[in-house]
Amino acid sequence: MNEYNFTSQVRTVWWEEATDGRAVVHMLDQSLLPQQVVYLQLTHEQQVADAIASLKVRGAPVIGVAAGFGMALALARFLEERTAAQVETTPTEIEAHLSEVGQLLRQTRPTAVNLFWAIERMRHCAQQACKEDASPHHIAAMLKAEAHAIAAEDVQACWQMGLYGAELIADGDTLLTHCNAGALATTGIGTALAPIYMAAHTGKRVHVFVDETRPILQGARLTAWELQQEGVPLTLITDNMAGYFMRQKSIQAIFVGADRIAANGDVANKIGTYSVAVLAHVHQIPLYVVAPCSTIDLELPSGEHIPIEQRKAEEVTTLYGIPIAPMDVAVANPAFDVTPHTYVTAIVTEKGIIRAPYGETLRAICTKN
Ligand SMILES: CSC[C@@H](O)[C@@H](O)C(=O)COP(=O)(O)O
Repeated sequence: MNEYNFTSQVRTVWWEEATDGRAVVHMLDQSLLPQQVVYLQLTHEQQVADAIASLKVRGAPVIGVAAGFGMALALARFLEERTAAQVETTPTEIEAHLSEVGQLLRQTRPTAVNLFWAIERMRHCAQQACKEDASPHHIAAMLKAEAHAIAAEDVQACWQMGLYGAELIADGDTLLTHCNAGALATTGIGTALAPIYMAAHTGKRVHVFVDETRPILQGARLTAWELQQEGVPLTLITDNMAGYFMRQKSIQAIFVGADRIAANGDVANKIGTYSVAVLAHVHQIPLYVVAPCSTIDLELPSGEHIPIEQRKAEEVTTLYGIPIAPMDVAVANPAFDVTPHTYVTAIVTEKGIIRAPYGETLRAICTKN
């Protein structure tokens, strides 16, 4: 599909049948990076749900892909158990099972809309197959194909976002990114990092400032790691240094991803993105949000309706399990914030670059599957 030589060969989530034919979802455990590169082999949907909730797999697009494979795995496993027990399975039972699995996966993380989008897409696929009177094993095969399609479309979308977004990068630019919106957050070359990779590999000299991204350091652990693997020059900074470098005129543009974009262009992304956006606005630095259409939630009129995940206090009070704050201190830990569309210079999707006013264009080009 593309000639881009992605040297690091990052693989986040994929499906592979074991030698005995059993379905297995393979997953890179991102919670251990960069110290350890460990791949998990998941054989139960509960393991997929736990992996999403505990950020072993994280980043909006790949959460959607993991949910798709999780649903396909759940049906394959269910049918295996039924066959072993010599019990026939009806389409109604399949739909009921997938509805339960959908509920399980929905409860993992509330903000990234790709999760809900993928679950609905998988359920819709099963409903269609059930209506057509397909056999249980045929329905399972269709679900597996649908999960693969979600992953393949993500690869393609990343590539397109890379092509479009690279137009916004000039030779010699120094860019800033927050959190990890790279290959690790997708099954392709990333969202916010895709234009950077594309620009670098077409000969533009780029340098990336990477916010460490407290509390759990997706920038320091993941973005720095994958940029280094790809040979893209970077400087790691703490989050509170971003303003200093913007004021020094060291940064020409900011590229971030998104977990959910409301119909008016308001963007939910990793906590701290809003602060970066306000600073960028003050310093007149363009802020580009790079996200596939599966991240756009046309049902929400504005960002204030986006559910914000609140995570546990230990993420703030400890670092790698070591306490850094007084015992029993009160803590707030919202995992995402919302950047108003007025601070967003453009939204780069796989269908093109969108500029304000966002509402109509987003609706026109991002009709859901
Ligand atoms: C292409 S990923 C875009 C976003 O999902 C990313 O910027 C982000 O906020 C990820 O948060 P995380 O909590 O690590 O899942």
